[in-house]
Amino acid sequence: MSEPNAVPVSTSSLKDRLIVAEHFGVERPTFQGEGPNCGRPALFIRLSRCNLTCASCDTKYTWDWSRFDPDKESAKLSVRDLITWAVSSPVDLVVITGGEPLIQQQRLIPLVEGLLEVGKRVEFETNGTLPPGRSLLIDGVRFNVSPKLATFGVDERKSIVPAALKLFAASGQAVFKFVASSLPDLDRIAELVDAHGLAPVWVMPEGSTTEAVIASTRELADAVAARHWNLTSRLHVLAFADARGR
Ligand SMILES: Nc1nc2[nH]cc(C(=O)O)c2c(=O)[nH]1
Ligand code: SF4
Ligand SMILES: [Mg+2]
Repeated sequence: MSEPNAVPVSTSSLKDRLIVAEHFGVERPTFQGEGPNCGRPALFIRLSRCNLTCASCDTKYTWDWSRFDPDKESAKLSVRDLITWAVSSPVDLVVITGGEPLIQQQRLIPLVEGLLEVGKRVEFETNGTLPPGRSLLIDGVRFNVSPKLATFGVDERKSIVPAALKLFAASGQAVFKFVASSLPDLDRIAELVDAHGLAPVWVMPEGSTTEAVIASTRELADAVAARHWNLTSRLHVLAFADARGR
């Protein structure tokens, strides 16, 4: 890994600034709590803003300005500062989440390139509505795509974007991680998987408390196994009680 200040990519792009809600995992180490890398040490950059308004969203401070103040809930940080911050940790996995991170896709390109150049791997948590450009579909980058179901409190005419899903599915760099809370949710997931050719499928039981995660896990586990899908937990909820910044 490079020295902390040996930040590559072009100098002008380093000044690009991203609207960030929070970034964590250096001072207080944590794990990727969801999906294929569940349990692995990870750094998190949570970008502010979303293009959806899910009723069950657990990060409304990234977009719901009727309840939160955008000036208090976000700050503009430069690509250089974020790379320097990430380099200060030996953890090699950087999760870029939100909100919806791909809203800021252009300014993400130098960030992702810089993180890869200093030896990090990058994983996006995205709602799958915004197609990733070729500059982000590069080695060392993976997308955890979470299309949101109507039962999550969103209009599927907005949350299911076939053209974007097709691109993710064809990229070979995406997994499809569906939040589910009931057996009918699994039927809807199966319809979407068939209609859009989505694979591999991960199911994540909904819940922001240990009790809720355990209850939805018990409810869904047999049926997920019967469909030969993958099951993930929400480790940060179990381990850290869903505390912000963990
Ligand atoms: N530990 C931890 N893992 C996570 N995986 C996805 C997260 C998210 O909020 O997108 C998240 C999060 O907020 N914390
Ligand atoms: S897509 Fe994700 S961040 Fe955006 S409103 Fe829905 S749950 Fe929240
Ligand atoms: Mg979360």
